[in-house]
Amino acid sequence: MAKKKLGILVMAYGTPRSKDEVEPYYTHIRRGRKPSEEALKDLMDRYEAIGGLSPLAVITEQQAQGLEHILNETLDDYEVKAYLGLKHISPFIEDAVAEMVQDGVEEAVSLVLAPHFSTFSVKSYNGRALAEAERLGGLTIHCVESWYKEPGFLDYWTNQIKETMKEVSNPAETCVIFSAHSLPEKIIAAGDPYPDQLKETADILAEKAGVTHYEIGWQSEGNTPDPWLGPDVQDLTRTLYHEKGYKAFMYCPVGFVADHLEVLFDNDYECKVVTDELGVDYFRPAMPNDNPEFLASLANVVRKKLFEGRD
Ligand SMILES: CC1=C(CCC(=O)O)c2cc3nc(cc4[nH]c(cc5[nH]c(cc1n2)c(C)c5CCC(=O)O)c(CCC(=O)O)c4C)C(CCC(=O)O)=C3C
Ligand SMILES: [Fe+2]
Repeated sequence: MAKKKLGILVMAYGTPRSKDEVEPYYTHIRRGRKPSEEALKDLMDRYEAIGGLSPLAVITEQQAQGLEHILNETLDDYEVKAYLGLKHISPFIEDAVAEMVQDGVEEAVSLVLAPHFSTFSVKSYNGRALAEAERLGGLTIHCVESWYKEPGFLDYWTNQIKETMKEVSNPAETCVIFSAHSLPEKIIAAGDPYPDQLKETADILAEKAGVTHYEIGWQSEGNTPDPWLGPDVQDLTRTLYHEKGYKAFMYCPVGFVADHLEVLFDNDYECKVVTDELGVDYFRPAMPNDNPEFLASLANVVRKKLFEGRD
């Protein structure tokens, strides 16, 4: 019997692939409003500081390909194909859905490459995918909403933290800061589970990795007038240093899954400026990227979603 086609809609934020793409990308993030020359230059400078452009485009591609490969090896009844759908640059989420329909895919699982659910991120990604699928017809998408509790994902970070702790001279005076992308504070009033999911992730990882001192922080907040979730990781570092006298900080940006601007600049540059100023050590475990165990855990998430509610 012919194998049934299964589409994996792998969704991610997206990043410019050339300098020329920075402006349209930023304009899309700003919902069609062009950034000021100053704001554009600021973003260009940040990309410059991490080596010109972000490695994210390549990593996202590797994650999608790796996931497709693992699923093809483990799902005997399906011919699996990954379709990359990006939030702010082509191929957009809608392009990926259209391609699936064109390829005759009738069933798909969607997965956002971010572990925690928020209305700003996962809900909007899945909403766009479902709306396009409905518009075109003939395609059912099973949407994964969050996957931060997937054991392989937690094991990935547990191992990284344990390994990185070996480089720390005094673990008893080290604080681990777990973080995710900040979001406007108003999401809390709307009942968004995002902050609780980050806290739960931190509690589980601290317990599994045997970490005594840990805190939760928010990073990379946007430049808008409304208040954003805090404390910001930089401010938090200063406060903790003054109150507790830690000698080292280990940053675990567990809300992200790849090396990109938010990690390479906001952690490795901006947080490092603070730890240098305070005269304490900076550590940041490696991001999941295309780590095989991490990708295998994403494949588990997809399989569970696919077989949910079936025998
Ligand atoms: C929740 C969330 C995630 C994690 C979940 C997910 O992955 O979806 C995420 C990831 C990312 N965000 C990224 C890049 C940017 N995000 C911006 C701005 C914003 N992000 C927001 C939210 C998120 N962002 C929000 C509410 C804004 C304000 C815009 C507005 O509503 O007005 C801006 C504008 C300038 C600036 O603020 O820096 C840039 C350049 C990159 C790619 C980095 C690279 O290229 O390597 C990645 C992975
Ligand atoms: Fe962002």
